[in-house]
Amino acid sequence: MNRGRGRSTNGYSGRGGRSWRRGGYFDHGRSPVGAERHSGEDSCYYQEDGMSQSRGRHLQKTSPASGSSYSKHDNAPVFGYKPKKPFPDDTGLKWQNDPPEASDTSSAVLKDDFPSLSCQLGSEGSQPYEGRTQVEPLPVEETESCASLLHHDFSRRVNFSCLQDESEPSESYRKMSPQNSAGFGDSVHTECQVVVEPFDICLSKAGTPVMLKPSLLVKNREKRNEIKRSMEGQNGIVLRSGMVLLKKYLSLSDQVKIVKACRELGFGSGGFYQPGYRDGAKLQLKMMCLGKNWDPETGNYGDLRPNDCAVPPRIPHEFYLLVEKAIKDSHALLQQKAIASHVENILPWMSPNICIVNFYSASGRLGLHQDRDESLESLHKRLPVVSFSIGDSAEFLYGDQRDVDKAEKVELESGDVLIFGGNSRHIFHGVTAIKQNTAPRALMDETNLRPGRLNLTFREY
Ligand SMILES: O=C(O)CCC(=O)C(=O)O
Ligand SMILES: [Fe+2]
Repeated sequence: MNRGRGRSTNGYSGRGGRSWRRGGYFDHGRSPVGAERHSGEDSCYYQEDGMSQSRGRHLQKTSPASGSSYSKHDNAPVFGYKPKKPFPDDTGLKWQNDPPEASDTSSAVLKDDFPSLSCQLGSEGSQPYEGRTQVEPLPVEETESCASLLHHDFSRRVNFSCLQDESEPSESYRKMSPQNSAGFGDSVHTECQVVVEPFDICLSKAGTPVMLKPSLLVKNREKRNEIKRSMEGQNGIVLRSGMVLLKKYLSLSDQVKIVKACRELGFGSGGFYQPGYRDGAKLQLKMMCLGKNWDPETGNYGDLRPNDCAVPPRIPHEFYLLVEKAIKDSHALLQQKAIASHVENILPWMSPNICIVNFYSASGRLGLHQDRDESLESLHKRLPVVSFSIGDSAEFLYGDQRDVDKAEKVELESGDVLIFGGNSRHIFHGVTAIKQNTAPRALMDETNLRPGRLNLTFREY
């Protein structure tokens, strides 16, 4: 794997074959901003007084971003949804339509929504990865050529936040016997060494029955909001070419269902874990992969999580439908704005087989990075990433270069769907802050979601 540098002293030149890992945001008792880990090194960077600094190494300053000439923050109604093509339903999971109000009870179980899901409490989890990783910027022009893509190391991806949140359960690492059952001795040893305590994205309220379906209160509120939305028109914004933000797009009851599904899946085998480094530093988020596992250590996608051999849970079918609807409505928005007659040239169609679910605590962060560990074909076609935000709002940065000073900023609120594909597929993006106590009250009441933010990014490998 090429781990050359190709980085200028004052920033990230983004040229040459190179990859370096990026760790994230460490809690050193000061405002955490960024951290980076080089491949094969243990240098974590954090920012202090506005400078991105290596831990005991060199100072970093990012190179200037080239400005974007795309129109921003244009509001326009999004037309209604008509299914275009079916997404694969290989999960067997069902997300039932809401039952009639009369039968709506708070004691209904989530399994009614996802009959084939079963909570696997206490399932043995994973060992920490050495952190989500990040490659040096790959200029867009380079990504256009498959031949050049082949020369890049796509195994490095993101810059994740490192910080331990005391309120969250920590992984307990248990060494297992290095010998396998066949008795080959020390020369053969299992990779599945660590047990992770399950992480519940929802706080349990003592004595309160967990409400597993949206309550009447939420449904009524939802109805009012839907009427309001249909009167106002939905709020879709073209942030730049290939980048669409659908504001408050997910209904409250869909948000509730997503939280509950993620809770259920995240608590079982292959569920949430806190990626970390072997030196003990932890990333400041919990992560779970659906469909395929993304290994932050290598940047590879696979069918198993290598540390604990857990099979990633499948993507619930209802998630596909929501992604499909969001792309469809984004196309309608682009069409309506007469941005293109062939909207799929601007924002290609995508059928996800990967979903990376992040849970950010209040101090969670995610450094500027590109998503580029998907297949060469997917990247070459610039198939979009579709991102759902639920819970507390996030300050989201995006731009053409890894430079926080030059990046555009947008707030992602609960229910927002952000799509970036086409010319924006390779944008740098990240989360600089989670805004506390900004999640919709009804969502919190209904789900008891921990303070923080749930983010789901769908991709097609
Ligand atoms: O949390 C977000 O909004 C972005 C997540 C992201 O960029 C990623 O998971 O790669
Ligand atoms: Fe990303």
